[in-house]
Amino acid sequence: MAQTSVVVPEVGMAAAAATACPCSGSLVPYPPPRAGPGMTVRRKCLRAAQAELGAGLLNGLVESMRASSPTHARAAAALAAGVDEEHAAWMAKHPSALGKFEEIVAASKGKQIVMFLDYDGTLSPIVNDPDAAFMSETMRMAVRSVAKQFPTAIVSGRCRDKVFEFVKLAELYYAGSHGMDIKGPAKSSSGHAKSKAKGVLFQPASEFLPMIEQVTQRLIEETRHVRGAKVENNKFCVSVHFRCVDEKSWASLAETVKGVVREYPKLRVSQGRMVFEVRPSIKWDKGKALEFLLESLGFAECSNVLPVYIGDDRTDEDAFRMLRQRTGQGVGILVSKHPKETSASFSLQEPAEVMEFLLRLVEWKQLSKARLRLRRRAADHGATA
Ligand SMILES: O=P(O)(O)OC[C@H]1O[C@H](O[C@H]2O[C@H](CO)[C@@H](O)[C@H](O)[C@H]2O)[C@H](O)[C@@H](O)[C@@H]1O
Repeated sequence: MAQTSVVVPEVGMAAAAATACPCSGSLVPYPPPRAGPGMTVRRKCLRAAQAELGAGLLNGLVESMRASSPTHARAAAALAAGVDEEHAAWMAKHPSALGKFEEIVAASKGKQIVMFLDYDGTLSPIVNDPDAAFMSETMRMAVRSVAKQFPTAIVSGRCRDKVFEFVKLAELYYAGSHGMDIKGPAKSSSGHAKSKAKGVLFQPASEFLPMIEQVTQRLIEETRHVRGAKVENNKFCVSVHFRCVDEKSWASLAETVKGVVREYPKLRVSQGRMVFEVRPSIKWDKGKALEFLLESLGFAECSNVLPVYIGDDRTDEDAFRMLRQRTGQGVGILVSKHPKETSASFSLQEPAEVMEFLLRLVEWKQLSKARLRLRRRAADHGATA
């Protein structure tokens, strides 16, 4: 799956701008001027790029935006159109992690499970207002219980502080801004967290902070007129939401976002669920964050660890791919009701199933520990009898 590739047709936009604009070539250097005549030039630049973007390209772009987060209505229409065969074939390739639970835990024999959890769409349901994506208290309890048994990290596109405000569990690792802001737990619950990586803080994109501030302001200015568009500053990256934007305005919104980002050659755009993600073009993503956290926990290149990553979004594919590279040493679980191209091995339908999976893991671990204690006691008894 071309998950990390830029979904918005990049070449067409760049080519259009390069031929038509006075600021073509190197585009607008960083830092770009924030007001004055430069702004008019950029707007002209944007309009010229828009004018040259072909209709075919626009259709492809809107299709990709539509596919980024299928609605219930679309899913129902797909079912009615008889694509359940496709769904069955997809499920055969990516079976339910609940159905394959025994297989998954069997793979962890002799290994330390490390849990990686995405936030939006995985622990919390997808809602229209990003500021209202609360997780339920029962989900919080499930995550807390998991963290008592296994080192656990939240890996999110959100700013780390914001995702912490939603999750509110100090015993977890947090990797915000798509893994570009990693922090170890403030308090430890599992023995592992106590000894390893507690004080870790890693921010590979810190030099981009002023640029992200600027691009956020530019995006707010340029999208102000688009009803329903929302710009969210996620510290080391920015999200431009179009979930509440009329579909008719999607193409022009995409062009606007691309136009602004073109002024910052060190940034790139990718697409998540009804959202454009603007972020530094550094070689760092959720997959690298996963690797970094494993290393911090003392599991670099280890065969005695089983990372389990659960996520629903395109950016989670970087982590799924990373797990695939660690042959036989990871479990990628995609949260989706609909067939999607993915590098994950298993699937869960929705956050409710994620919670069930987490609780089963906790139960299984507690049982295994109890069995081990019994066996040890029996062995001790045998030795003294
Ligand atoms: O990596 P994640 O934790 O999944 O974060 C990815 C983005 O999630 C949020 O947006 C998504 O959820 C919103 C609330 O349900 C929804 O309104 C939006 O359409 C989704 O794209 C978050 O707001 C973004 O900043 C994250 O980058």
